[in-house]
Amino acid sequence: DRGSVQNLPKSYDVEYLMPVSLGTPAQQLNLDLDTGSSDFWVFSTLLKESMINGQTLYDPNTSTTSDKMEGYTWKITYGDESYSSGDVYIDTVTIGDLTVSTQAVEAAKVVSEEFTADSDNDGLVGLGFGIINTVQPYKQKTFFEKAMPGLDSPVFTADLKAGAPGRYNFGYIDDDAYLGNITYVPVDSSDGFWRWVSPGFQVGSTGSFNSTRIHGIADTGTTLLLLPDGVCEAFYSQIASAEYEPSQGGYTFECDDSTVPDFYFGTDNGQMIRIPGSYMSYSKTDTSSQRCFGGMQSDSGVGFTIWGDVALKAAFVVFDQGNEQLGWAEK
Ligand SMILES: O=C(NNC1=NCCC1)c1ccc(Br)cc1
Repeated sequence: DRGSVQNLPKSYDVEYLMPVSLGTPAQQLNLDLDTGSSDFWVFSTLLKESMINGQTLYDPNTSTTSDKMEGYTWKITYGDESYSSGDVYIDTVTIGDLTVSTQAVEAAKVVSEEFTADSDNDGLVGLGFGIINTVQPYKQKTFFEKAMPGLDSPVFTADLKAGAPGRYNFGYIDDDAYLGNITYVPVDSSDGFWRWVSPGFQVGSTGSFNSTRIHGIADTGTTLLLLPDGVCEAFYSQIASAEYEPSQGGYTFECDDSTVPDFYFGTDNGQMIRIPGSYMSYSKTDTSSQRCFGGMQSDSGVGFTIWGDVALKAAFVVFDQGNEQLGWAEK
């Protein structure tokens, strides 16, 4: 079996949403595929009015195929301090013509203000490893773990694009979606994340390669690229107008600064992925000034590097759960 679904970036590529069908008759919601977490949760009719702001709600009571998991609850907090919690139902879920008939659907009763404010986002499909699913008393499998046994190949792929629709594929690799070869690197899933080691980086096409092992996770649910301080300094030192602005919470530079270099990160045996300098202008810091918040920021508060959307949209990425490895290709 296999599946394929288009993903759509929100403004500034802050997140990517995909249509998902839940229940019978089908209720279509727009969800955020997040490889940095492992809960499948949705805005639901169980929420208080004050927490809803235009989102589409999953109503388990009108689905003829939903079953409430009595006594089961969930509560999750994300790296950006956003959170949600609620009850659990079993129901049928279809993503891109791939159906899981008994998915644990976590129906939200409480969501934090960040989720309430994001009116286009109806919930998350966590595609990290099930070990970090938050459902109590017994953790639940992710959508991919439920689908995996029936798939042609135990992989899903992420093709995120800058300011354009991309695609998530399940169960197969589309050889027309990338250039050259896919380079695979081993993944350590013991903390539930797609964690891997990059051998180093290079700033600009004429820069030298810096051999320094960078431990990090591939996280479609995080917008930016969060790297060690030394890497950020090496990058921003090449941008004439760049400075670290604590008041803005990170590195900024003049949006029209023509000296913004490309950034390359190593995957394995000499392969590098090139992130165009244009991906590093994340957003205007405020209406008046012409300064932009950098797409690369420090990972100092987090503990390890996060290869978020700014990096992932430069590559074709294979999340190979069957072999616990990540595949990287240019596109
Ligand atoms: O929460 C994380 N990723 N997903 C999402 N962020 C915001 C909403 C969804 C996350 C995961 C691991 C580390 Br380390 C830091 C952050």
